[in-house]
Amino acid sequence: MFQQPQSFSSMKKNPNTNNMNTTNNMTNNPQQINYMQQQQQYMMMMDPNAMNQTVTSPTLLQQQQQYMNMIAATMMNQQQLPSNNYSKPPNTINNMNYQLQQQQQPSSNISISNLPQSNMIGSNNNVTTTSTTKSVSFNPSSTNLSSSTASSNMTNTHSTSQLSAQNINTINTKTKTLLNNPNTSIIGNNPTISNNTVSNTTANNATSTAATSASNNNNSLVSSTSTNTNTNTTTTTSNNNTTRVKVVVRVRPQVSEDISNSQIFGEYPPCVATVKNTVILKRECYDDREFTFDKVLEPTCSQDEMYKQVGKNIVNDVLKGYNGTVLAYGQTGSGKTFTIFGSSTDPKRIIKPNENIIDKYSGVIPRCINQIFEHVQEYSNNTEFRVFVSFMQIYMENIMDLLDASKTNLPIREDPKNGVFVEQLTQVQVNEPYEVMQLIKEGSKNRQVNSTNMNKLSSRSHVILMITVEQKSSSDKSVKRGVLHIVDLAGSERVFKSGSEGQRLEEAKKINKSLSALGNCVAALTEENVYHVPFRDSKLTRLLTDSLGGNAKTCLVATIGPSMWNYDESYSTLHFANRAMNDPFSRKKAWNLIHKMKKGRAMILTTHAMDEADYLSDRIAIMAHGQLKCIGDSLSIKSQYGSGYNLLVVANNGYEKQVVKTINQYLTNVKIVSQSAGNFIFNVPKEQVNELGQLISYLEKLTSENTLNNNGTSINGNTNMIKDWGISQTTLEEVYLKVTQNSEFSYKNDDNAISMGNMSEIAEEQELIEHNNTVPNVVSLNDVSEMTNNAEE
Ligand SMILES: Nc1ncnc2c1ncn2[C@@H]1O[C@H](COP(=O)(O)OP(=O)(O)OP(=O)(O)O)[C@@H](O)[C@H]1O
Repeated sequence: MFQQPQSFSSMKKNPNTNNMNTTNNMTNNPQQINYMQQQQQYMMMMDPNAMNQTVTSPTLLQQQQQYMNMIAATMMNQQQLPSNNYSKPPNTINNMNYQLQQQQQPSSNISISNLPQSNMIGSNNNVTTTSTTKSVSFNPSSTNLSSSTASSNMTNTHSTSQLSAQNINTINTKTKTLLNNPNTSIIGNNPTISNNTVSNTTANNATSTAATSASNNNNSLVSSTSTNTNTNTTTTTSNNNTTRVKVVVRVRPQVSEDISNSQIFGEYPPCVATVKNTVILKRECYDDREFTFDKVLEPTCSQDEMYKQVGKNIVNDVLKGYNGTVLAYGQTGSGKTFTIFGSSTDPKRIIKPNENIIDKYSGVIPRCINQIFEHVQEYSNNTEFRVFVSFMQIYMENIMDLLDASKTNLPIREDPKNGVFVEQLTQVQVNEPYEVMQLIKEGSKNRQVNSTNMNKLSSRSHVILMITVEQKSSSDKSVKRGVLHIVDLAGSERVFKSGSEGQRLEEAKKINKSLSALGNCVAALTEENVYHVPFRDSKLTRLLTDSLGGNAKTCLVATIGPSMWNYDESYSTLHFANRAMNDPFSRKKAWNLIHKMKKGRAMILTTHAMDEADYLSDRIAIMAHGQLKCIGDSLSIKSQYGSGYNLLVVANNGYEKQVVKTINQYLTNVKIVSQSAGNFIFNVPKEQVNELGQLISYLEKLTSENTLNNNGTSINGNTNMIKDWGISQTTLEEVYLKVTQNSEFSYKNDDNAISMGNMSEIAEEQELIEHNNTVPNVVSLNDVSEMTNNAEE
């Protein structure tokens, strides 16, 4: 039997519950039991130091587990659970994923031993196929709860281009009322109101988090839970047009390098198995790691079959006037170039005019070209076609024209008609496949290729082939224009393994930076409601702005090698691809399931994603450097630590400066948090919120006086300064970053949010509370640890 801890009796009264006294004998006190049954405690713990440390850092694991046990102990105290449960390991998100998948997708819990049809890759199959371990935390289609880590850009907040001007209705003036409510968010001219904003980002370096909940049957509290659920509705403009990137993984067969590496480094059996669309990475003493994708191509997959999965539909879309992109991502030597170019573009091969450019080794590029010209031939009777080709590389963040090597360091520009484009880039009009292949052959000679340890012909640049297809109908003279980008990305290598130093090291850094920017953009695009995609973070993503988002069709082919030697790289490639799979609908489904599950029970959840924390938790605890930093409900910690409001303004082309000037006239202290293609996010500090009203009225007036055309101009012909605007409260990411960056916090007397910085004030308050003998709705770390000690006794 555990004792009522002294500090527990001194906790503050929960204002939402009936007044009741506590006694020392907690377990037998019906009032206390009643209170505990009513009490909702959702906590979230985050410890940036614990990232990926579950295997490598027992100390951190212990610390984390200690905290989890403390919080679990609190919850169990409250729920009258037997004390022996305290020693349970924390209910990590992996466990949660496991439970979810048990319920949602039992078939995805694959262990090799259960699946006789699973294929281990390679001939030297030393990996035991009777592994008892099973990892279920990587199934992207079910939860993505544990895999959405470490988006390195916290301003992934909105694809403002999706704030569609055509949906703009005349605004009704709710602004002032809304602004009086500190929890209000308004987006666009057709504001949706919510008490909470679900952000769309994952936190920078967010690591392990835990949310605990103790739902109950009390009506008032249940309704508060459901309110919380309902009001977490997203307040951003829904990006209905965004279709997720299609993700295909291709496992190449073993090649001579695998065998020679095995000879040098010892026995390296294959570590990759495939089961339908799931890839399983296996390594002795490690859990199997499973990833499910839209399509997994086995080593035996032919180029023709690969193209059907990767390129064919995208080219069909390009021929309908959409933009399309095919990207090959993977470690050096994993088969990107083979997939994109195939062996037909081998410089030694001589292609003659009118010759069929396709053979069984041809990759995506020749097959795309072939498909386009077949279409041209088929429809040339009633359509006038023009096909243009450009070929470029991005090396060390410089764009170079591969069709004219004298053109280096080309700038990227943007104009309203053509969108984003590379200035001065050579564009050649082509009339038959042979011409394109010749251009590619010549251009490839200029490609930056250097030898690294991992691949004798390692490509150190991103190479982009751009094919523009223009079609003019003879009957109605309508014009369609689709642009296809085919990208052979530079190898995502690990520096020490590839022997990089000096210039090679600099290359590797630039490559990794741009690949990480690409990952962030692709991940941001998977969000259901996208505020901002960080296209500007690299030349590559900037260039692909119009080809990744919006209506563009994109396929990412992630290539991996089968050998154990490549285990880490394969894992990181699959992880990258997994981020692109982040399916918002599955995620929402998982969240709803958790909401259902948490009714009537206490739950501790860990997650890396702040939007998830915000959505699922009623009580959030933030940890940094092994210490609990603050605890409270989402809104109160946002108001205490948040940075106010974010004002989003989409400027019409050419009016950017005027927009910034105007905003500054109304609000002197605003800072531009992010700026991209005319989309500005201004941070309005808390102190200036009262002054927002006037500006909002002005913005309302600007956008409501005249009905706007699709491009943001008013119907009377005057160009409006802004296309759209919106405002949202600070996000949990911002809070998290602020709280974890500063270790010193001042404690504020807030019922729902306390920091752990000033324990004396807490103690004072506790004395006061003790005097009142009431029950708090927040607990301090001391309380928790004391409870744990008492419980252990
Ligand atoms: N599916 C495949 N079938 C047969 N051979 C393959 C396959 N994929 C790759 N290879 C072979 O593996 C080797 C490395 O492939 P490739 O050059 O395409 O790698 P890469 O990822 O483009 O490397 P880098 O980034 O360094 O350019 C080549 O010899 C290639 O022919």
